[in-house]
Formats: sequence, C-alpha cells, structure tokens
Amino acid sequence: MTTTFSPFPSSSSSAAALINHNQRIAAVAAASIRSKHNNNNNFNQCCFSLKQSSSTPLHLQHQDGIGASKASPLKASDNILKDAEVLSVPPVIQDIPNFQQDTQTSSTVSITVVGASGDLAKKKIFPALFALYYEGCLPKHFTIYGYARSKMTDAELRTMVSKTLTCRIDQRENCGEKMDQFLQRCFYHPGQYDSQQNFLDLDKKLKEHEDGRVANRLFYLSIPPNIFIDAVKCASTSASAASGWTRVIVEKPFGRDSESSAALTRSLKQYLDEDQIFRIDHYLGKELVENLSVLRFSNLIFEPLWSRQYIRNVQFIFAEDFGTEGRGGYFDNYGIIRDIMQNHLLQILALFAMETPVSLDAEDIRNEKVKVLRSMRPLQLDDVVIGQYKSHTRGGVKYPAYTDDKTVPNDSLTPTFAAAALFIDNARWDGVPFLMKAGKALHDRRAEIRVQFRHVPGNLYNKNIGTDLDLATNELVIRVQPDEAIYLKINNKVPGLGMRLDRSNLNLLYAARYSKEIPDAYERLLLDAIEGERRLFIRSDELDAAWSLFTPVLKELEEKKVVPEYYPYGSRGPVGSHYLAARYKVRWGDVGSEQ
Ligand SMILES: NC(=O)C1=CN([C@@H]2O[C@H](COP(=O)(O)OP(=O)(O)OC[C@H]3O[C@@H](n4cnc5c(N)ncnc54)[C@H](OP(=O)(O)O)[C@@H]3O)[C@@H](O)[C@H]2O)C=CC1
Ligand SMILES: O=C1O[C@H](COP(=O)(O)O)[C@@H](O)[C@H](O)[C@H]1O
Repeated sequence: MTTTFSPFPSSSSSAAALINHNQRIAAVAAASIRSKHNNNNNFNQCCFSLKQSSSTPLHLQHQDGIGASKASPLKASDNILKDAEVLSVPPVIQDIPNFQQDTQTSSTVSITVVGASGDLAKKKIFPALFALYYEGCLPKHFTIYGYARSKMTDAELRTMVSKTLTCRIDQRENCGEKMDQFLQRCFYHPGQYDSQQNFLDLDKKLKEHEDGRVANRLFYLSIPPNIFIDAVKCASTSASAASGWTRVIVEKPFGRDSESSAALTRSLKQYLDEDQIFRIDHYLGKELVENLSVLRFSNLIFEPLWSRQYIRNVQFIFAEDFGTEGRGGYFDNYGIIRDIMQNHLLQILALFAMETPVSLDAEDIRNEKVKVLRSMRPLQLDDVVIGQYKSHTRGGVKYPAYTDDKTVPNDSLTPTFAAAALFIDNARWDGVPFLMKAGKALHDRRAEIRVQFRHVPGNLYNKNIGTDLDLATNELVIRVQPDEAIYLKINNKVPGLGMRLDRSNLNLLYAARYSKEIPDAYERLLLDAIEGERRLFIRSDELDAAWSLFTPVLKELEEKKVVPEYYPYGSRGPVGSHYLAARYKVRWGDVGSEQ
C-alpha cells in the first residue's frame, strides 16, 4: 500500500483522489521500469533527476521507488514529511536518464578534477562526489582522477580527500565503509596544465580503468582562470573520450568584463562545442533557487501576482559575516560586483523574472532567462553604491580591514560591498526596481530574495495599521541560506475583542518540514553534468547578456577611481545603500526587527 501526501482534505476531494490514484499508478510503473533498468547496478536509490530527452516532454522522474512501498502515515501533529511522502509532480516514466541507460551498455564515467590540490576541490568537489556515491547516484563504473602539479601518490590523494569527507547527518549508516569504497575509486595523476604529454599519460591511465567500455569523461576545471585554456586544450586534444562524451565544467570567473569573457568563450570553443561546456554558477544548484520555478509555476496563487501590477520591488540580498580571508589575491582583481552580483544574484533575478518557459527543457529555460537579461537596462553609475570593509575591534577582538590582507594592495579601491538598482524594461516589470545588495564582512550571513507587494488600495484597515503603510504590505521572502525557508508576511488580527493588527508569517521552514538534509549545490550540479542536464549551467549568450549589463559601470568605477564607502567589519554595510533604496521608495527588507 502506498501513502502519498495530499494537499487536499482526506478522501472528500475527487481531485485529490485522482492525483493520488495517478501517482500510485505511476509509482508502480516506475518501480517496474526501474527494476528492469536497475538490474545489476547499485546506483540511483535516491536520486531525483529532471531530465528531458529531445523527443519527450519533461517529467520529474522518481528514481527511487517513491510511493512504491514505504508506508508511513502522516501524523496531524507531525508536520515533517518523510522522504517517501513528499508530494511531487506525478511521475510519468518515459525518459530513463542517460547514465541509467549507460549502465545497461556497460559504459563508464571518468571524472577528472583538474586542480585537485586546491581549495575548491577539497572543500566542495570531492565531498560532493562522495555524497553522490553515498546516495547511489553515481553510475556503477566510475573513476575519479585528481590532476594537479603537486606531487602526490594515489594514497596521498586519498588521505587528503578523506579528511574532507563527511557523512550526512541522517545517513551515517555504513559511512566509513562507503568512504573506503569511494576512496578506492580515487586516483591521482601529477602533471602540468599545459603539457600534452602529461594529459596523454592521464589518458592512458583513464583507458586502463575504462577497460574497453564506452568511456565518458568529465573534466572539472578547478584552477585559476589564467590556465583554463591551457588545460582545456590539453584535455580535449590528448585526453578526450574516444567513444563516449567529453564534458568540461568551467568554474567562474568567466572573464572580468564583456571583452575578456567573449575571448574566453572564443578560446573554449576552439576546443569544445558549446554543449560540452558546463559553466557553473553554484547558486543555481541551491535548493531554494531550484524551487523558485516550482513556487511560481506550480502554485496558482503566485503567478497572477508576479508583475508590476502587484509587486512594488524585488530585493536580492547576499551577505557574508566573514571577509575575503585567504582569497584576497583573487578577489582584488574582481570585487564583489563580479564575484556575486553579475553571476549569482543576476542568475537568480533572471529565474525570478522570466516568462513561463515552453517546457522545463534546458534550452527553453535558458531562452527565457536570456530574454530577461536582454530586456534590462545596463546598470548606471548613479544606481550603484560601493563599500569596502575596514578594521573593527569588538569584544576585545580586532577584525582586519580588507587591505590588511598581504595579497591586497594597501591602496586598493576594490569593493567588498555593493548595492545596485536594476530595471527590466519589459511589459511585466516596467518601473519595478530590482535591488541587489552583496557584501563581505557584514553582521550576518544570508542569501535571500524579498518580494515586496504593493499597498492594498483603499485598505479598510489602514487606521489599524498606523501611518507607515510600507510596513503593512505583504512581503514574500525566499531564504536561500542559511535556515532555508519561504515565508509570507501578512497582516493578521491579534486575537481578542479589540481590532488590532499585527504582522505574522506564513512560514515554511525547511528544517521543520523536511527531515532530509538539503544537498549541497555542487552535488546537484555534478550530477546534472554527468547526466548531460544543462538547465542549471550558463549558456554563452546568457553570459554575454549578463556582462553587457555590468561592464560599462565596472569600467566607469575603475576609470574614475571611485572611492568606496568604508564600513566596519561586522556592520550592516554602507549607509549609502539606504539612500539608494530610498531614491526608489524602497526599504531593505533585511533591516529592522521583523525580518
Ligand atoms: N575556492 C572557492 O571557494 C571558490 C573557487 N572558485 C573558482 O574555482 C577555481 C578553483 O578555485 P580554488 O580551488 O580556490 O583555487 P586555488 O588557488 O586553490 O587553485 C587550485 C589549484 O590550481 C593550482 N594553481 C594555483 N595557482 C596556480 C597558478 N598560478 N598556476 C598554475 N596552477 C596554479 C594549484 O595546484 P598545483 O599547484 O598542485 O598545480 C592549486 O591547488 C577558480 O577558478 C576559482 O575562481 C569559485 C567559487 C568558489
Ligand atoms: O562564488 C562565490 O561564492 C561564495 C559564497 O558561496 P556560498 O555557497 O558559501 O554562499 C563566496 O564566498 C565567494 O566569494 C564567491 O566567489
């Protein structure tokens, strides 16, 4: 018997019954198809995949037998959904993921982490690969190679990687064993990034592991951008897959302005086709960013409000409560606008503001995102405020200034904070300010989207609200991190005989609602790259459009040597950001007691 969570009241709703019935049928079908395809492989016990073949419409696929067997009644008092109960789009099983099919034909995937000795590889890439392995999401035949100039043996790489691996809080079972098994699949090849011979030697080793199977190869460029092209050239000419696909994940920064980004794209395309290039923006892999489209397009209540008619302004806020510690050398050449706004925040904005795509196919979504970006006005200098953190002593602890970093010049004007007002000149968003704010060394860490709705016209309760109508407008907050949540601020009557209103939140706090730990963005993105799912990766025309919005103002800031407003480490950032917001009659939603 199957227990399916339904949003409708028990069996009284025929619509609910129909959905449940369809889900059951689909789940049974899924289980039977899976059992055919899962023979002989141990993977895919709990991975979801959103993948569309070229010929079939897109469906959310359940690859784990959800609903097929586990019965776990939902207690009225227990608001936490068990994995098996999560409501999903009814699964229609028409499209078996590539690598599930691959295992049928005994293909392999070799993943080479180029720059394996580096910070990102240790912090994110190896742990994400292990998490995928742990969850049974990697194909049966896979090999992981670390590649870098540092001298290391396989055993040394394994020791290095093992220090970075953790088990999920809710899945510690057999973790040590799984780690050992995973580490046995990790190898190391030392080499220069511009040496064809070193990559030929890697190719030989990969072939030995591939053992005559159809060989798919994924290269993850986790190296500084100045050596991207050398590595791509060598990997593509000397270590491409002979029989299967070859894909390359490219890390940001994708250039530092329109020209350098276009030059990078041109160089990459000398060696790779666009569909081999996976430009990563890890914010697109974050759970709540993924959920943005679900929220909009699968709930009737939001989409009709999603326009200038009801939305006063939208805010994209990124804050870190630590400085550039350890990355000052990289950061000083880029600054916060390039590091966070031009990519992470702008990508979220595009997803937020796009029209309904024709389907969930990668190209349909990316087409809509490009249209938004191309409808935007290039950012004006007047609409930007920049800041840089300075040293601050609190509680006897001295926090450094940005320029205290040895790798940062003493007279650096590089912004570690920026606020900006952007506009989308299309019918849906004409005149709506889209405000962005991003900063390091601020008082807290957060990433969120805030949607402030218009005032209620002729509000009967205005006199109960007080003079500040702005405070009484509805606000939808999508908190990307930390403590993932979606909440809607509403006005509510305070219980009692009088008529007093207050603001309350309709709150979906993920930790209270879902028991499963949220996967790291890199897990989702690596899995997608292995599956060939491009939806969450940046296409070259998106990148061009994104750069053309920011390049002129970045040039102006540099040419005019605009001095940033200095703010103390651990503060709320420059006051200039409030003046900027006020110019557009906006108040930042993250300020004040009721956030
Ligand atoms: N670290 C992070 O949090 C994030 C990083 N990124 C991006 O990911 C990529 C990798 O970042 P990260 O791991 O921090 O980078 P690192 O500076 O740690 O470099 C990675 C590896 O590249 C090699 N390397 C470093 N500098 C040079 C050089 N000048 N010439 C040749 N090889 C060099 C080193 O390996 P060896 O000496 O062994 O060859 C190093 O271990 C970068 O593009 C970065 O912008 C993106 C988002 C976040
Ligand atoms: O890309 C980057 O992102 C990190 C923040 O990522 P998060 O997932 O930890 O929020 C930021 O610290 C870094 O400067 C930037 O390059």
